[in-house]
Amino acid sequence: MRIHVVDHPLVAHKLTTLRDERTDSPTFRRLADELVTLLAYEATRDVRTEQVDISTPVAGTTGVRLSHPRPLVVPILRAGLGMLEGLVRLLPTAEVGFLGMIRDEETLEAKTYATRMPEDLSGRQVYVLDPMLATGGTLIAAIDLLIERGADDVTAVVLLASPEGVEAMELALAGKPVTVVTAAVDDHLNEQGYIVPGLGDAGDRLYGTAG
Ligand SMILES: O=P(O)(O)OC[C@H]1O[C@H](OP(=O)(O)OP(=O)(O)O)[C@H](O)[C@@H]1O
Ligand SMILES: O=c1cc[nH]c(=O)[nH]1
Ligand SMILES: [Mg+2]
Repeated sequence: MRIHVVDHPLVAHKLTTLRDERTDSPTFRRLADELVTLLAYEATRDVRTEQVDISTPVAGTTGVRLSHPRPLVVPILRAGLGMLEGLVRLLPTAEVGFLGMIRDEETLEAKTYATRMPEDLSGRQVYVLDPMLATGGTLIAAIDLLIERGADDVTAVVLLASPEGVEAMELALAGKPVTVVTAAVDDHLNEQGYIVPGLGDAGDRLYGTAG
């Protein structure tokens, strides 16, 4: 597993406003969207392309286009939905699948309540979206499922990670074709499994509801 922490002043600026408890839901949604587009620029660095011959009004030339099969983007509901537009802005022809997952706030175990994506992901590049990598339970279960279905290159785009979550993913996904792209790795997880300093509950802050 590879981890890439995007070091850029605009990323740091937007992340700071996201963290701020005074930021309201509409602003949080807009900033999350902008931040994902910046992260997506890094996350798609290895997107698969093929050579293509075209003619400009002046001359023939060779360029590139995204190869087939097209990448699959999978937001993890609910909070990952707030990252979808920011990513498909850069990959408008990507297919989109959905995973609904919820973490039990007592046991911190992730449960899957919805799966809507192709059964066969053989040879597919997949971008999985979830703002928070806390214990890692959710992303590990999601990525295991994607790899079981045949995905051979998985990039998780997250806004924030904890060191504990990164370590859990490194252990669980050792040797697997997985990259994590994040805006920051924070200090630690607290006893409730929240990232510290973090930004609180991403789903609640995106959608203005609790639970
Ligand atoms: O790394 P983990 O410890 O598994 O925790 C991270 C998960 O918790 C949050 O989702 P939540 O369960 O709150 O669901 P929601 O998106 O519906 O709010 C978050 O969006 C991740 O999916
Ligand atoms: O800090 C955290 C941990 C899990 N889920 C969140 O939304 N925030
Ligand atoms: Mg939540």
